[in-house]
Amino acid sequence: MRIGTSNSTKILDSACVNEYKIPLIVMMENAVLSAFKHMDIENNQRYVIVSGVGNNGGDGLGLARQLTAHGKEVEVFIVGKIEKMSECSKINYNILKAMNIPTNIVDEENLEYLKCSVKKSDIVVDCIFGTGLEREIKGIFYNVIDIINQNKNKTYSIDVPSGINATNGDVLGICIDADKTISFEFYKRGFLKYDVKQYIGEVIVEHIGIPEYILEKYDDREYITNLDLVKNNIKEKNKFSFKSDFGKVALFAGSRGFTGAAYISTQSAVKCGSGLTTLVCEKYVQDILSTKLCEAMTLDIQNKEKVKKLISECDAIGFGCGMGDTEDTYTKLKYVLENSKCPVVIDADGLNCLKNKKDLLEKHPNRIIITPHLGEMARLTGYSISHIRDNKVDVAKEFAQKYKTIVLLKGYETVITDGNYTYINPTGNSSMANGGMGDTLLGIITSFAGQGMTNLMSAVCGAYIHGYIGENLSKDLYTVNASDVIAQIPFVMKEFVK
Ligand SMILES: NC(=O)C1=CN([C@@H]2O[C@H](COP(=O)(O)OP(=O)(O)OC[C@H]3O[C@@H](n4cnc5c(N)ncnc54)[C@H](O)[C@@H]3O)[C@@H](O)[C@H]2O)[C@@H](O)CC1
Ligand SMILES: Nc1ncnc2c1ncn2[C@@H]1O[C@H](COP(=O)(O)OP(=O)(O)O)[C@@H](O)[C@H]1O
Ligand SMILES: [K+]
Repeated sequence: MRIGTSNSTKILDSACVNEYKIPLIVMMENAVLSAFKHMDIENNQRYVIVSGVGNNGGDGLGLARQLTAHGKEVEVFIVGKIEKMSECSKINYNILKAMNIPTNIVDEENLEYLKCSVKKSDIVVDCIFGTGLEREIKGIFYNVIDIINQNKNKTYSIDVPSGINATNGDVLGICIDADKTISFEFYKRGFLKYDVKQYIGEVIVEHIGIPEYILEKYDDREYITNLDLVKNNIKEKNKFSFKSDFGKVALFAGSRGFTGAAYISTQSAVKCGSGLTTLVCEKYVQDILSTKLCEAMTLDIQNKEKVKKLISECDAIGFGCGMGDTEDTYTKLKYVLENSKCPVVIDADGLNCLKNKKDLLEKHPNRIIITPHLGEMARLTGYSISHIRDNKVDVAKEFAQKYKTIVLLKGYETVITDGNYTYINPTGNSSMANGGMGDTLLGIITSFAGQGMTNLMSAVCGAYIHGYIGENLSKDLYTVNASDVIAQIPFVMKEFVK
């Protein structure tokens, strides 16, 4: 699914009209018919349409006609100056007039009447503002939205709940509290903001007849990951496959008190299908884990010669889980980067130790994947956690472009970007918010990179599968732990492999 802003909608609009000669009224009618499918006409009879005077309002007027044609009781309210009505809205307005479908122009005098109609209705359809909202909502517009919110049974918003800035998710004074939002072509970027989730309800993104190649040409290269993309990237095991076809990976992880992180990241890579997996750690961690890890090998990190040989031959390396935020961790990371050529996935203390030394990332462009959570990203960038949370796509893209790395910014709707293409992960939930989950993710991504997926796709597919497993398990488990996820990896890989 594509993600877009107000501006991308405008650019697409104008390309369709000017370059491809699709009249706007045609797209509007497609939008009307697409939205109509989601009006739940089987279970509802009374509809109130509240339209503004822009094209979002025009969608509403078209819907009023379609609902009337299907035998529904429809009341139409228009808020705004008729003389300012957009061209296409005017066309739909004139059709309503010619068909004797009454419309009410909202003013201070009939607000009480609007309130009664909203109360009596089964569904209010909100078409006041869409992607064209551009300033604080005041006056009569404010009152209308307030009346709808206070008195509705259900509200369905067309394209955007009126009041939300589609680009950044800011609420401009007041906002419709939608039960469902039927959006067109793009999942609006503003919907990604956590504070906006309470207003958008269920979001449906519908097509309005714009061919795929045009969308591809004008999209912002921002997407919500879909399952087909993941399936297309999972490598088939054919009958001639050998373990070397599935990658040799090394995990640098663990320290005293954090042996679990080493175990989890290593075991995740094993279960994800890596051909050969080695945990590289301090001797005391090795002594604890070598009996617990059956399939993976272990190597004493102080055995310089063997470590050097291993990392020079590796297909991917995972670094940082439970290693401690110390100078020593930084020295080890530097050594690993300077003595290997493969992709390196860095998490946790591997990131913390880079706080004032990000030049190390700059020295190794196009081979690093970093997987910070909000706190780690705050330490790395110097931005506050709340700034990162509210601007997560921009912050991740900026960092990825500057340091030429893949950034996977963890949390609800994890962001994955190489600075050019951006994916939002739709899987996972808060049952996964517990220690060790990030270590599992690192193991999965390292394994995928070692199996030959591109760095970007390793992170995209890793996040998807990790969250998919967690979400499925959470149907039966109150808390999903890392070991629960690890056990499920091979089953889900089997389900997804093409
Ligand atoms: N290609 C597309 O994406 C299509 C989009 N359509 C619809 O068109 C919408 C965009 O239409 P528009 O660009 O006309 O914009 P809107 O309909 O969202 O609103 C613009 C109008 O509201 C006014 N306005 C903005 N902020 C205001 C405020 N705070 N207080 C009072 N008035 C305010 C503007 O001056 C303008 O008159 C989309 O959201 C969608 O619903 C469809 O009709 C057809 C195709
Ligand atoms: N509310 C949530 N919704 C979706 N995924 C979540 C949520 N909370 C945590 N996760 C996922 O769980 C993992 C936690 O990783 P991290 O914060 O690094 O934990 P740890 O360091 O304890 O292993 C991340 O992949 C994150 O995206
Ligand atoms: K709307």
